[in-house]
Amino acid sequence: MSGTSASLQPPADAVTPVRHPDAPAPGELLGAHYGECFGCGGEQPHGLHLQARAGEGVSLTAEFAVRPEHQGAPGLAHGGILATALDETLGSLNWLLRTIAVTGRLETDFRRPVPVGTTLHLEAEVTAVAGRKIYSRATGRVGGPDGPVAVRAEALFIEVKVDHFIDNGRPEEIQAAMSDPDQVRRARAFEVNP
Ligand SMILES: CCCCCCCC/C=C\CCCCCCCC(=O)SCCNC(=O)CCNC(=O)[C@H](O)C(C)(C)COP(=O)(O)OP(=O)(O)OC[C@H]1O[C@@H](n2cnc3c(N)ncnc32)[C@H](O)[C@@H]1OP(=O)(O)O
Repeated sequence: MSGTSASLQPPADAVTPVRHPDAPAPGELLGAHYGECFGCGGEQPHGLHLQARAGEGVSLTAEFAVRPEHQGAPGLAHGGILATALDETLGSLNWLLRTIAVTGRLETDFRRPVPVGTTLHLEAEVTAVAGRKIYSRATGRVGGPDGPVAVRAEALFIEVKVDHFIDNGRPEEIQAAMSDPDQVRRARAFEVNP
C-alpha cells in the first residue's frame, strides 16, 4: 500500500506536465542548483552528492552511493537520509520545467532496507501540474536500475519566486549566493522566460 493522502491527488483541472524547450537534453547531467546543497552540492562535504540526469519528458534518473556516514541501524541507510535522497531527486525535476519550486508534502514508503556500500538507483517524474502545484513521484531501487524497489515517494512541490529564498534565507548565504555569478546563472536557469 502506498498510503497516498488526498492532498497528493491532482485536482480535476490539473494538466499534463510540459518539458521546457530549453530543458537539458535526455542523458545530460543536471548539475547542482546550489553548491552548498546537502542533497546535490559539490561543495558540501557532508552532503549526499546526488547526481541527476535528464530523462525523456519530465523525468530523470539519479544515483545515491550509500556511505557509512549515512547509517541509521548498523550497516543500513537511515530512513531520513533516504527520504532526503528522494526529496532531492524530486526537486531536481524543476530543472526540466524550469520552475523554482519547494517541497510542500513528501510521502515516503520504505519497502526494503538499503545497505551501506550499495547504490540507490532513483527515478522520478512529474505526473501533473495545477497552477503552482507540481505533483511528482519517485522510486529508489537496489542492486541495479532494474532491481527491486527499496523506497518510493509521492510529493507535492509548490512553485515559488526567487524572493522566497532572498526573503527567508540567512543573509550571509543569500549575499554570497547573489554575488556568485555561477549561482545567479543557475537560479536563472530555473526561471521560465516569458
Ligand atoms: C540568487 C540568490 C538566490 C538563489 C536561489 C537558488 C535557486 C534555487 C533553485 C531551486 C531550489 C530548489 C530547492 C530544492 C531543495 C530540495 C527540496 C526541498 O527540500 S525544499 C525545502 C523544504 N520545503 C520548504 O521549506 C517549504 C516551506 N513551505 C513554504 O515556504 C510555504 O508553505 C510554501 C511556499 C510551500 C507555500 O506557501 P504559499 O503561501 O506560497 O502558498 P499556499 O497558498 O500556502 O499554497 C499554495 C497551494 O499549495 C497547497 N499546499 C501548500 N502546502 C501544502 C501541503 N503541505 N500539502 C498540501 N497542499 C499544500 C495550498 O493548499 C495551496 O493550494 P490551492 O492553491 O489553494 O489549491
